[in-house]
Amino acid sequence: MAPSRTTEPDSPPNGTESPTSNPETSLWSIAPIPGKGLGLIANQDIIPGTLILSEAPLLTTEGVTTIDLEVAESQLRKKLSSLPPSSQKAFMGLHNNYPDDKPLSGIVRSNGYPMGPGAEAGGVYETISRINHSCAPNVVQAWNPLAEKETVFAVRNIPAGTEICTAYHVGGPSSERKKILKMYFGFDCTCALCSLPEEQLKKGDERMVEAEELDETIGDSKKVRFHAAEVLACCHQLARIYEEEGVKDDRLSRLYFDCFQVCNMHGDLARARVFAKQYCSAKKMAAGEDCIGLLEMKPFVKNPQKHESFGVTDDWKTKAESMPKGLGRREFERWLWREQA
Ligand SMILES: C[S@@+](CC[C@H](N)C(=O)[O-])C[C@H]1O[C@@H](n2cnc3c(N)ncnc32)[C@H](O)[C@@H]1O
Repeated sequence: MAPSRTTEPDSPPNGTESPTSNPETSLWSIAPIPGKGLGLIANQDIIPGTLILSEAPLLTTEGVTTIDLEVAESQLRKKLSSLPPSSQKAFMGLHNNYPDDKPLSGIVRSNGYPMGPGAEAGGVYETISRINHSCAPNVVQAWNPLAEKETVFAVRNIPAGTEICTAYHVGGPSSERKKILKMYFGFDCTCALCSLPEEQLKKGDERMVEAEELDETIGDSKKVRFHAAEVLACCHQLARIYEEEGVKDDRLSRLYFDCFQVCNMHGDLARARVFAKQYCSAKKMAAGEDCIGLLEMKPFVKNPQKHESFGVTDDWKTKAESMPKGLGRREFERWLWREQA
């Protein structure tokens, strides 16, 4: 579906955030993307962990009713009128899948924030709202409450000339993802993953369904307490799926956090420390060094036993500093996932 746009911005901005603190570095440009309206294109090769941009919202949907679109429209109009004219213009220039309906809630809905019962508040951004969706995204978005900005970090290598894509919705098989994207965001997903040949799409879908089942087992507190070896094996399988599918968003850091908790709960401080470190690396890549998750977890890399999950049993007891040294990658993995234990 070729999306319709209401207004074109006068001059699309270029990326100026730089991980090397060089304010002249221009990482991206806004350009037309066939079949998707506008989007962001990398101006140069970008490596994982690079801050692509961070931005305060033009307008948030906080305090805007999600139940009655009529009321929402007048609340949005009031919010918009309190903004400086340049921000009003930027907002009105954003993509709108519902131009004939209520224009302001149409823009909000088209730019990622469902309006309906149970919908969460969010923000609409001048530049971030130009990033198109991919089910295999090369960036991850996160809200940084300390900076009061939304951040966008690269999580894959992005060669110059490639489109920068985020995920509006993550996980599940393609049919489910398509349904959600259509229902909440109003478009038919044409991303590279959804456009794969049927056989490959089916394989990926099966892996995503398996991932959801594994995630459920890992979240079962009784199993974590009484069948920890089974849970860690599920974590290992989920880590393999995430590696194969290139999953680098919050699901990956959450998996490492779960691994940390399982090991810590059973007194295995050596592995808990490794998983705490892996959690921090995943968070750093996707949300930066100053994200809350990383700041909160850092102390537990040094002292995993200070975390509340520590020591429910001593079934797997190890000392934090007893991680084996000098192992090759394969042997280290075998140790980490307790394959010979
Ligand atoms: C947040 S806006 C992204 C920027 C937008 N393309 C523009 O021109 O401003 C979301 C809209 O972009 C389009 N879009 C984003 N990702 C897409 C995709 N993977 N396939 C098709 N259309 C997409 C849809 O119309 C969607 O409602």
